[in-house]
Amino acid sequence: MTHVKICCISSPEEAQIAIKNGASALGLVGNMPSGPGIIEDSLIHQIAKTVPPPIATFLLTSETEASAIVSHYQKVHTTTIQIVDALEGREYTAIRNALPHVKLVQVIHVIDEASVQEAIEVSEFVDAILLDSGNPNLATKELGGTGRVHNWDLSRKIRESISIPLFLAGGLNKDNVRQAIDAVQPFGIDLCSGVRTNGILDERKLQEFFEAIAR
Ligand SMILES: O=C(O)c1ccccc1N[C@@H]1O[C@H](COP(=O)(O)O)[C@@H](O)[C@H]1O
Repeated sequence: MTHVKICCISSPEEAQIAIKNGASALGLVGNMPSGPGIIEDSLIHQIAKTVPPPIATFLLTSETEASAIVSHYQKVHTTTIQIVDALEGREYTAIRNALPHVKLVQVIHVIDEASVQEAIEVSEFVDAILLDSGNPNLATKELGGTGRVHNWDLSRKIRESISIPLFLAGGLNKDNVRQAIDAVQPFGIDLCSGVRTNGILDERKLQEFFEAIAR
């Protein structure tokens, strides 16, 4: 079974719609340099409180220092932290020591072969890797929510090279998700724009997406 994380959740109502349709995790996007799914930390906290176990809530943070990530988490209290940029000094241990009960997911933006090595190295420190299609090297960083797919051959290579769960994100929708699962065979998939219309979670698109996975 492929787990599904629905990202860019922006209200308790969207959270309930995603859960009702089969999501096992929800993404809540904190402050970012760019992207369509950003909400206030107070709203992230409010939504996270409404989500029952075993559904996971992911705080997406663009902070790059361990202490800032811990501070961000303390405003929202999700089950999981998704770090969407590179962590300075790879100080995962500092986050673990401060927040031993919180799962850590590191995003790797799949750009070229160097992304494979980065994923292998970082996988020693976190609970899961999430592959996305951003570009942290731009003047205004893109750290996700791009609606673009990336090179799934590299994603497959990463999945085969690490021994922790891998989520695949980046431009997934009902028309390409089956091909993506077959190509990469991830633990889970993650999407934002593919199930939205004018920025609002679209239940029909969500249903079609889950039907496409079940095929
Ligand atoms: O959605 C955003 O605003 C966002 C901003 C910065 C980092 C991550 C963001 N969202 C994540 O991006 C993936 C892929 O989005 P898409 O399906 O390509 O639109 C999404 O699942 C979120 O985890």
